[in-house]
Amino acid sequence: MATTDAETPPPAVRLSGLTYDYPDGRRALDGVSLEIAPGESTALVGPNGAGKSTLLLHLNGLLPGRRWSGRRSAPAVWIDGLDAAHDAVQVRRKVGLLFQDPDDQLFSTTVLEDVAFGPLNLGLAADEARRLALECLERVDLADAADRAPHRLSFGERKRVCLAGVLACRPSVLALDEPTANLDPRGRRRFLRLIASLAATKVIATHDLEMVLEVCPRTILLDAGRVVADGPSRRILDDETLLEAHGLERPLSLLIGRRDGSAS
Ligand SMILES: Nc1ncnc2c1ncn2[C@@H]1O[C@H](COP(=O)(O)OP(=O)(O)OP(=O)(O)O)[C@@H](O)[C@H]1O
Repeated sequence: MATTDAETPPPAVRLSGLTYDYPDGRRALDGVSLEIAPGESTALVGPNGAGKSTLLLHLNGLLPGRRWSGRRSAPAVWIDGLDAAHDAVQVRRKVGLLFQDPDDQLFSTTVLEDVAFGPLNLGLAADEARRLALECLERVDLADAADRAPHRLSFGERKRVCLAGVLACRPSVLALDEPTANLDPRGRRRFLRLIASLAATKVIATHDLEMVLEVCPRTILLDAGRVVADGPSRRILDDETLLEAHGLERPLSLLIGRRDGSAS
């Protein structure tokens, strides 16, 4: 169900008044509206509990969000013009979600099986799924781990296996939850290079504000489930008053004036 005409491509992501309460009644998102253009790289930042992960879970329909329209709920999430509630299967195919914790994502006996699971599930033949899985493992420098058990890999390796699994489904939107958390400096750099090289639309929830300056021209600041700022990363991350008001600190490179403003 497209929401715009054929000449104007719809936003890759559109949220309209998205509100979500967890079953225990805790409100995690409170009237979030935003649009992200195809190919854009956008950071979601904010203090712990701001609603970043909850927002990412909505992008591929893992949680049922809503928008109030009188007494009835109405669509609130669209991906490439598709209503995430109505066209859930298609939307899940479009959005690759990288979980914060790789152990929430990995479940197969071998790395190759894990990465091939998505393509197989999408209906690819076994040979083709295997070929694609190996290709994606090569992209994350883990082709030689194909036959290993995921739970025997290091955290950083498991995270890369998860990314390979996401890429193997060829998503048009990548929703990445804390992609650089708990990685060592070399692993972090490697992950950053890889993320920067991907053409998909990226929505990245993170506390790594240096990464935001490198990879995301745009930043959305969430607090208590609401969007409190949305604009060029360099401007938002250099605004000490704004950041302090929401429990964040200016990234070191801006504090010491080392950043040339590449993600401005
Ligand atoms: N499964 C859950 N059940 C109940 N409440 C939850 C659940 N998951 C998250 N919450 C609550 O929803 C709110 C938003 O949480 P969320 O994990 O989306 O925040 P976040 O911005 O990703 O935080 P962090 O930076 O710590 O990862 C918080 O108040 C949190 O306690």
